[in-house]
Amino acid sequence: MSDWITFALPKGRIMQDSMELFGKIGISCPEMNEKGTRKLVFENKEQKVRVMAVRATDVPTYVEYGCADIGVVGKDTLLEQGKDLYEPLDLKFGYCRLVVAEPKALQADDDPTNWSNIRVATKYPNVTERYFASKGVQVELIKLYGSIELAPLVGLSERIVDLVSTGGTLKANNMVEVETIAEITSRLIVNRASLKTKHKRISEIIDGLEPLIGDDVKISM
Ligand SMILES: Nc1ncnc2c1ncn2[C@@H]1O[C@H](COP(=O)(O)OP(=O)(O)OP(=O)(O)O)[C@@H](O)[C@H]1O
Ligand SMILES: O=P(O)(O)OC[C@H]1O[C@H](OP(=O)(O)OP(=O)(O)O)[C@H](O)[C@@H]1O
Repeated sequence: MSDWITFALPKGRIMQDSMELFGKIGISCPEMNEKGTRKLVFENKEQKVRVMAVRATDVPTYVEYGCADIGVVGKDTLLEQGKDLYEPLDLKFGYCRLVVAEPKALQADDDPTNWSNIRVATKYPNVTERYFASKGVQVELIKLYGSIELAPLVGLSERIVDLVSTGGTLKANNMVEVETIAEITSRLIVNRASLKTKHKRISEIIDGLEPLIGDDVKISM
């Protein structure tokens, strides 16, 4: 049985915060600092640590199948995918909110309590469907993969469900938030089998990280 620990980390905004946090418990991977590298797997042989750089939405899949023992991923992705993963820690970085938003022009005459049938564009169809079902609102979902704020501008949907951090993207596209669905932060996730087979190393990592996680939510820009 391998005594290496493999991490799946998202290539985007969460990567740096994750490596900074792991660095505080002595886990590092200097190979990752090579400028312009196109490598996807990095190793620190002395520490028996491997880091895979993957798409944020693919992190739970690599961890679920055991290709990675540990992952870091936004709660938005976990809510959307609903995979069977152990989620021991809220890492408190990567803060943003999952919201319902609409054009400012629509808001003036709109009352969300009167919605009965609406069309929504989103990267998060499962979360969106559950949210509106719980409110008794019928929703026609349009799945998009990015630039969600474009949808109302071109008449694809009246409303969107998307992440908001600074609010800059909504503002630049003349949109406003109307409801908050969830507050989002990054989470540590662990493969359930690894938790048993590599129990000592994984619990050392979890126990080491836990006291280092600040109460202050870090806003990502
Ligand atoms: N302003 C923000 N916009 C999007 N995600 C944010 C924001 N702030 C924090 N996050 C968190 O960062 C995570 C990853 O975002 P990132 O931009 O790296 O990936 P992505 O490009 O959205 O995903 P993918 O590469 O799978 O399409 C999100 O799932 C969310 O939890
Ligand atoms: O409130 P803000 O700070 O402006 O951030 C919110 C924006 O950031 C994310 O998009 P991302 O940059 O991931 O690009 P995407 O639209 O291609 O998903 C999100 O989907 C919003 O569009």
